[in-house]
Amino acid sequence: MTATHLIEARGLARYYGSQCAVQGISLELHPGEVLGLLGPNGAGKSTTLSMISGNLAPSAGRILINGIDLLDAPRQAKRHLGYLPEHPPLYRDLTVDEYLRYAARLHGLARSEVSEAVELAKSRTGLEDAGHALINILSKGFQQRVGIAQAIVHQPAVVILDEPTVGLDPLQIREIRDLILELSREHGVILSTHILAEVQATCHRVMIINRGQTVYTDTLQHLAEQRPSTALKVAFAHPPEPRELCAIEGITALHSLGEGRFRIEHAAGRDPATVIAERAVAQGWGLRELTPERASLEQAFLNTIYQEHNDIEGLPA
Ligand SMILES: Nc1ncnc2c1ncn2[C@@H]1O[C@H](COP(=O)(O)OP(=O)(O)OP(=O)(O)O)[C@@H](O)[C@H]1O
Repeated sequence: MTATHLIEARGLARYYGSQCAVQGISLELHPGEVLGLLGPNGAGKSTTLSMISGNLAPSAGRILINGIDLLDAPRQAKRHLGYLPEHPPLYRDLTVDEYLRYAARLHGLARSEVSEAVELAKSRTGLEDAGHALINILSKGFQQRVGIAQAIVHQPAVVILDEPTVGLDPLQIREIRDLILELSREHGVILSTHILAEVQATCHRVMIINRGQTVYTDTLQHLAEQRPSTALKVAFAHPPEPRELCAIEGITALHSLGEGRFRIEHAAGRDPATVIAERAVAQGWGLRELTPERASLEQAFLNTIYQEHNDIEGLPA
């Protein structure tokens, strides 16, 4: 464990009976960072977050929270953790104040510390005027704020949020996303989502999980850059016959865009750009443009999931 890691998890696995839900997952969280766990439904996000938050025992692996081993010393380690599960455990018949006071005590705060901690958690989550309201009558967005307030009431180093914006309307989603960014000033944050835009809006780094395994960890920007292009845009002043282009090795499809412009698709790893440039010079086609087409971020994400879907065998679908 180094001082720069709020969370360090290595080789996490979890079986439900004989079914492997998560295998070989390792991750790190640094101070001030929002890490997004991104993946389709059933990928293993909730299972991973439940293990990291100390609510589900891993079948294998090790988790350090702020340097403390979660399995060896769960009480000490959990003091550094706040957790908002996918289905927040809100007591709907309590008022916001009653519930947060209860949560503060559960998190181990002394009676004398509770009032100040609750006021601070409310002010950080925009609940200053909602203390006397019954949780039951609050909007879903405000109930989610209460869920986040209970996760930060003891000022943990790490806040873990499982699908924090599910079921919210667009305005509520924006408010919760702003709140997450605000939280990252004082806490390391891990959140899970199946929505790419959520990661774009809130996360510094992403870990993509599919079928229980990590398929990518880095920034989203790198994801788009790393995916090699399989299409080119070309333009000629004196365009050749399409069949002359189609005859070039590696080209799999040709779309005419008019006025001497074409979109050319090619097999992965068989970029025909050099040959096209050489032919253009030799045949006098008057090459005006030859650029690789970048995959969109969404396409890069889908390619990542799809490629791994074909590659990984023996894990749950
Ligand atoms: N209590 C359980 N018993 C048996 N299988 C489970 C249990 N919880 C999860 N699973 C299975 O483990 C796999 C991972 O589920 P998990 O809920 O972690 O995924 P997820 O990425 O969070 O998905 P979602 O976004 O739908 O919640 C799935 O195949 C799921 O059916």
